[in-house]
Amino acid sequence: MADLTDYFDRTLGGAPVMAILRGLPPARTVELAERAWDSGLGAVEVPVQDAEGLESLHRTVEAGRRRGRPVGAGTVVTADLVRQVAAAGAEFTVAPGTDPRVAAASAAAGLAHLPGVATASDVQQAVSLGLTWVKAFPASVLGPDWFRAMRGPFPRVRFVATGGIDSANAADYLAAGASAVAVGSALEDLAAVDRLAALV
Ligand SMILES: O=C[C@H](O)COP(=O)(O)O
Repeated sequence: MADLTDYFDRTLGGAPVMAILRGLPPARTVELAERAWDSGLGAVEVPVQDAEGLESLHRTVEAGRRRGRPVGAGTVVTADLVRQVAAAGAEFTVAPGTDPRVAAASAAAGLAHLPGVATASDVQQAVSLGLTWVKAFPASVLGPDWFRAMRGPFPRVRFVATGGIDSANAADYLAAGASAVAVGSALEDLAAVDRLAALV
């Protein structure tokens, strides 16, 4: 099985902004993914909450392959969904919470996994599952001080601040200790993509 321990170090470590392309028609998803890649953003996540999301994932994976860029699947909440997104060519999975079954299914499918966390207990569980990178969600509710506080007990955990992040507040979260930010709805403003790319 592939060694996935440093997957997010490689994809987000040097370019700490991930684009989340949620709930968009497939053609628009690919268009925004291309824009994110053109701007140098580190990773693209396509949530798969419905059939259209899976189709968007398929199409974005194809576009990513043409450019040698990896694509991940978001809102992966069951082991069955892990298998579907692995078949679609996703390289990593993202979940809103920490679920050992989804983590294990991702590892079995050879996919890196980013579990959602919002409490110290969640982080501790992710660490015990052998995961180093986690999605701190919803970041704008947790606030930058949450990230500062978590650095004490979890100095080796890498947090991706997600939820309510935009070009105006992203730098605050990185300064507070987030290792990367993930941006969804704010990407609809194309000028924001360029401002976020300046953080890369
Ligand atoms: O999974 C997280 C969200 O889709 C991203 O939230 P956002 O749209 O507030 O950036």
